Amino acid sequence: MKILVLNCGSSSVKYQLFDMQREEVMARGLVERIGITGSMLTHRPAGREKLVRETEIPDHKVAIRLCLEALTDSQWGVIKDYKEISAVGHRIVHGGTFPSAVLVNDSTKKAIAELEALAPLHNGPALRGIEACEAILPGTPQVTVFDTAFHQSMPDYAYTYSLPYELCKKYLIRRYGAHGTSHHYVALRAAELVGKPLNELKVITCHLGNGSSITAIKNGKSWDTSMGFTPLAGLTMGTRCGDIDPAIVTFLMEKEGLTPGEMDELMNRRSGVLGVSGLSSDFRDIEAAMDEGNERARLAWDIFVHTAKKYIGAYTAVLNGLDVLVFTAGLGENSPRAREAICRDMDYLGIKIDAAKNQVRGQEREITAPGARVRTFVIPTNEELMIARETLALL
Ligand SMILES: Nc1ncnc2c1ncn2[C@@H]1O[C@H](COP(=O)(O)OP(=O)(O)O)[C@@H](O)[C@H]1O
Ligand SMILES: CC(=O)OP(=O)(O)O
Ligand SMILES: [Mg+2]
Repeated sequence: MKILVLNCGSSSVKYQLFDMQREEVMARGLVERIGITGSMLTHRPAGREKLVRETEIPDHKVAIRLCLEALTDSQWGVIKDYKEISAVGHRIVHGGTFPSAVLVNDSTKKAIAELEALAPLHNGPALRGIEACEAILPGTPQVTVFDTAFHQSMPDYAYTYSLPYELCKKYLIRRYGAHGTSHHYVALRAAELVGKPLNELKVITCHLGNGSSITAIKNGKSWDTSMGFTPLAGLTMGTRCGDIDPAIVTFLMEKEGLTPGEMDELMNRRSGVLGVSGLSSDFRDIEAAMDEGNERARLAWDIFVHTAKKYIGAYTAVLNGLDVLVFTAGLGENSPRAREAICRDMDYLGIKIDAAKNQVRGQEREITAPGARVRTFVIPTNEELMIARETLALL
């Protein structure tokens, strides 16, 4: 049975086609830097050379079409007909209080659309993915797997905001978190590498990409996470502001005469590393600009590193200690510099990484320095595999 998984990130679309008999990857691929110069599509049929197309990819709709076309490409494709695909699994960032994956039907689509306001960079693109698959694979079952589901285990004091209680109940305002599938996957993998059950470990997982979040995991469950009601909260991100004083919102709206929609756009698409640097949302561009002495790129980077450090410190306190620290996602997997900067001067918490081992990109490796109390790992995430398994389980 072949299962296709589509993962619409804020700056990327990732896909994997699995043969579920042995969980083999038939092809995988990635469109990255969507909407910025030098966007690219990488398609990797299993066991073959990769095909790279560098082209302007303006939005997720075009990106999704390119991904689907790559699968049946006459030279590089791995299937002749889309009918060979038995089911499609989709990553949905905001699933509200959905506790687990569900089959796509009209009411699921309506729920995802209603949550679009809470994940403006994600739920819309994911819906475009569902629609594209409905068009080319009519009648094929589709499943949605929610980023928010893993975080449904948080204790009430971690997910409740100190606003008027009745208003929070009325509008379902609470911390939902995101990247849950990824945090869960890398935490399980870290436990395997350590050789202990996850529920016996205190773990902090750092998913650092265009969207970034950090999660504290205790007793095998999400205990707290940096994203909130929406994926705008927490760390400084590619284009998102992360945590700011909430008073700035009304202040700026008043001063600049902004509507709620315009303010939302400012915080989601024009802030973060892009907003501070004035240069790019992509950390590769930021690292290159810093090397050339660009002061605002340096500032954006330092803010990012500083907020990541604060969450690791706070979550170590919440967990009453730390056994395992994990780095994953675009930046977390590929940037030795980011990991080095975040872990620097954290030895009082037991975190110390080895400079030579840390020179790793996109591969699983323990990077703990000799004698450090906390074991630190780089673990490439695999949201697609988790989604494929959940899709199969629902069929
Ligand atoms: N080799 C690299 N060095 C530094 N940063 C990288 C590297 N590869 C990817 N990144 C960064 O990772 C981010 C994209 O992360 P990713 O998790 O793929 O994105 P998304 O949030 O869209 O899912 C970009 O900011 C990119 O600059
Ligand atoms: C929730 C989120 O920000 O996802 P991504 O990092 O894939 O954009
Ligand atoms: Mg992502």
